[in-house]
Amino acid sequence: MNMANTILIIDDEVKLRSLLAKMLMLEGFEVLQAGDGKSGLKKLEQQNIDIVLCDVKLPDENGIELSAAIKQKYPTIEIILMTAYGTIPDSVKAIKSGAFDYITKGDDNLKIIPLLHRAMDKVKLAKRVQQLEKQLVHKYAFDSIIGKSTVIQQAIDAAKRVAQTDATVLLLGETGTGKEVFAQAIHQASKRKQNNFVAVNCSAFSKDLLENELFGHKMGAFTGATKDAKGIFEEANEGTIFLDEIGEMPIDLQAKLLRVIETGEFLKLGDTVPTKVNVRLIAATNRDLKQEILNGKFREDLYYRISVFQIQLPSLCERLEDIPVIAAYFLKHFSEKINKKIENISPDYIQLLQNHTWKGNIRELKNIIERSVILTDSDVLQPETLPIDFLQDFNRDTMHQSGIFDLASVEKAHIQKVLQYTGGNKTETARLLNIALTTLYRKLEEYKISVSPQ
Ligand SMILES: Nc1ncnc2c1ncn2[C@@H]1O[C@H](COP(=O)(O)OP(=O)(O)OP(=O)(O)O)[C@@H](O)[C@H]1O
Repeated sequence: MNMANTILIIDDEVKLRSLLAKMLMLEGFEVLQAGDGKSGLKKLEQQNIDIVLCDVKLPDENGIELSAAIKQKYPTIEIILMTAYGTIPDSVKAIKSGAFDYITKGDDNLKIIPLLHRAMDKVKLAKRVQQLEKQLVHKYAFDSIIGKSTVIQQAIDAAKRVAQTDATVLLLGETGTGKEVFAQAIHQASKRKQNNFVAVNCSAFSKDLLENELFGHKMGAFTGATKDAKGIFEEANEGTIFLDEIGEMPIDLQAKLLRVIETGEFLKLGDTVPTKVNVRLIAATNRDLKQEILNGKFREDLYYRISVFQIQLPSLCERLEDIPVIAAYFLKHFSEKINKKIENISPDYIQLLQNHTWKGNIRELKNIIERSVILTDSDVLQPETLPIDFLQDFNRDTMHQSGIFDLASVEKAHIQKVLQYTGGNKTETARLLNIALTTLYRKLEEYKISVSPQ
């Protein structure tokens, strides 16, 4: 049975219930029926129901209380209550109980169909939001952080532990090592996950703009401030704020940041009354903050406040063993995205990735795989789809592996070439090489060159 658009009618008046059921079926809905609250709840457990049409007066309980209970257990279900007398107090209570709407029994037959369609639209929207939220949670969960190496696993383990707390976290690592990915995962695994995660890159703004971005302003605070504006700290209230490149924050703004961390309060530009927030802070940097303190660019007190729990993210070069699985992950991602069936990566290709110096870390690797996927026409990623600098490495490596640079191999190859030219005639070969015949014999022995008898 197609369970889309399913309505459950809970009413003890059999005649009215079946009449209503018939009408709704004609309209294309699937209809289930129950005579009291208890059997209604049972149906809800057994079936996928979108909307409940419920009488206010049921033999075993009050429909208003029942709808509150249903809404709590099944938040995406919409409920329409049916009042027999259309009494105002009942209808007010109905809406307060979380019902979508109410109708007066018998009087509102014309209203009911459009009302059900509207409720159904709301149900569909809620289901879609639920589905997207699930996808988002998965995208940003720790599971999405690829890598089995000890170094990355240690970082994941530390991040999972600190996620449960409200502690400030400092993520350290080169560009593209996944600092923002970690910050998102910590937020998703924390008790703040229902609230906002807001990220800001401190290097992307001038001092004044950054202050405005972080703390917002009051109307009239500066020319062009035509209305009050919230800053990121307010947007992230009850949630998490991620300050990327914190080492780039101008020093006088650092004092203001320290104050929010310590007191939860800040002053908006142009305001005299402090704003209070409850925000968890995750900061990141690829700079050596201790050195920045010595250079007078970073406040020592702020450093000690934010560096209580540090997590060092490994560079890609420190975890070469993870490259095959990360590459496979991005291959799947990009080939699905552009609808190509590329399922494998050649061992040479992997070897080249592992030989490369990854200054841009995972971000660079991701871009390289995307490029290769675009350029590949077969079902295997091959070295020739890599940028030229990788291939130069490749040629150098293959030449190196084949020993092409060592003098002995060149001599051996040359003797073989002349032997081939003379058809295996050793005397002639020695003459052409300008060496004694005995020397040639010694070299043939040394290089294990066999000459087929003529
Ligand atoms: N472990 C991982 N698994 C899968 N993808 C990852 C992982 N780490 C990072 N990425 C991807 O790599 C890219 C860079 O990650 P991210 O922006 O988190 O790095 P970052 O360290 O914050 O960089 P920057 O310092 O430049 O801001 C993103 O596209 C992200 O999705």
